[in-house]
Amino acid sequence: MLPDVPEEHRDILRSQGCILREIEPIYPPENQIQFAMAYYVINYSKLRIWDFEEYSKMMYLDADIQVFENIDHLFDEADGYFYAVMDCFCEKTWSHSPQYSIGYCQQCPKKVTWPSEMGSPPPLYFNAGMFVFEPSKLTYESLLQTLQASTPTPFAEQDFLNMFFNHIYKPIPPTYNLVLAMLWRHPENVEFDKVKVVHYCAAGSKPWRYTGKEANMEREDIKMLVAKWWDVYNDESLDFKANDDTVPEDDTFSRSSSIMATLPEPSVSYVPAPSAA
Ligand SMILES: O=c1ccn([C@@H]2O[C@H](COP(=O)(O)OP(=O)(O)O)[C@@H](O)[C@H]2O)c(=O)[nH]1
Ligand SMILES: OC[C@H]1O[C@H](O[C@@H]2[C@@H](O)[C@H](O)[C@@H](O)[C@H](O)[C@@H]2O)[C@H](O)[C@@H](O)[C@H]1O
Ligand SMILES: [Mn+2]
Repeated sequence: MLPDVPEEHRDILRSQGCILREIEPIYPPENQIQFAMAYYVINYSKLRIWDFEEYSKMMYLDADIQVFENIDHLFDEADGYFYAVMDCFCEKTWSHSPQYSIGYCQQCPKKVTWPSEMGSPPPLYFNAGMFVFEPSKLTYESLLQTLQASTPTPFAEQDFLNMFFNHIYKPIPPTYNLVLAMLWRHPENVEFDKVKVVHYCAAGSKPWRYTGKEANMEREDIKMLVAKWWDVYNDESLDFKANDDTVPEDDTFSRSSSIMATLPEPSVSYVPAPSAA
């Protein structure tokens, strides 16, 4: 978590068995870019997770993602790839993009074919709200160095990660990260009953501030998914129970902390940004 997460929130996370790790923000190089959402500038901080070398393989989940069924089997997929679900380009948040301007979406590449005069179609593009990856100091350093030499783009770290991992990206089905807009943009690509992971990223869909007023938010399936999120949140039977053999890992490194202390943090420029939490 970023430094702005309040202590009372950290206590709730710890009480639910979370192992907390505070990270410093990462900002892109100075730029004039208009991010699709102003607060996306803080999302480059996501790159810190490649530094968690005490784990050999991890699954990253946005805080607005809810896992409703076990997905541990994804850890058994072949090593050396970047697994994530393909995104959709049809929402207004993509209005800056050439895809949106011609009505092209990778979810239905035959509906509006990519015109040859615009070169080759964009490579498969993932939503960066959920992915399976392998932490590595080498990759971490390369990510940060490459970032400082890159020009930021509207979808911030999501665009950056797509560029960086394009050569090892492996699409997995939308059941593992249902980007809600898929329900009204590409229902034919969604097996609703098989959905295991829901990503509340559509405008107005964050369950903790849901009003039902924004476009598509009055849909029955959206209302059901928001209610499902609250059911899990309020279900005390799902609360973490620390039994006596649960060794509470401390918040800081358990191993090699002395080594970590000597390794200098890569120098990254910090510019304070508004918290969007
Ligand atoms: O101030 C912030 C804003 C975002 N995030 C993290 O960045 C993720 C991406 O932001 P968000 O989910 O709002 O983007 P969206 O998927 O809605 O585009 C969030 O889920 C959080 O995990 C954070 O830690 N602090
Ligand atoms: O910083 C860029 C963010 O880009 C992505 O969100 C977008 C994307 O899903 C669009 O396709 C939707 O239209 C839009 O609503 C949604 O906000 C990731 O979910 C998030 O983790 C983060 O990487
Ligand atoms: Mn999200």
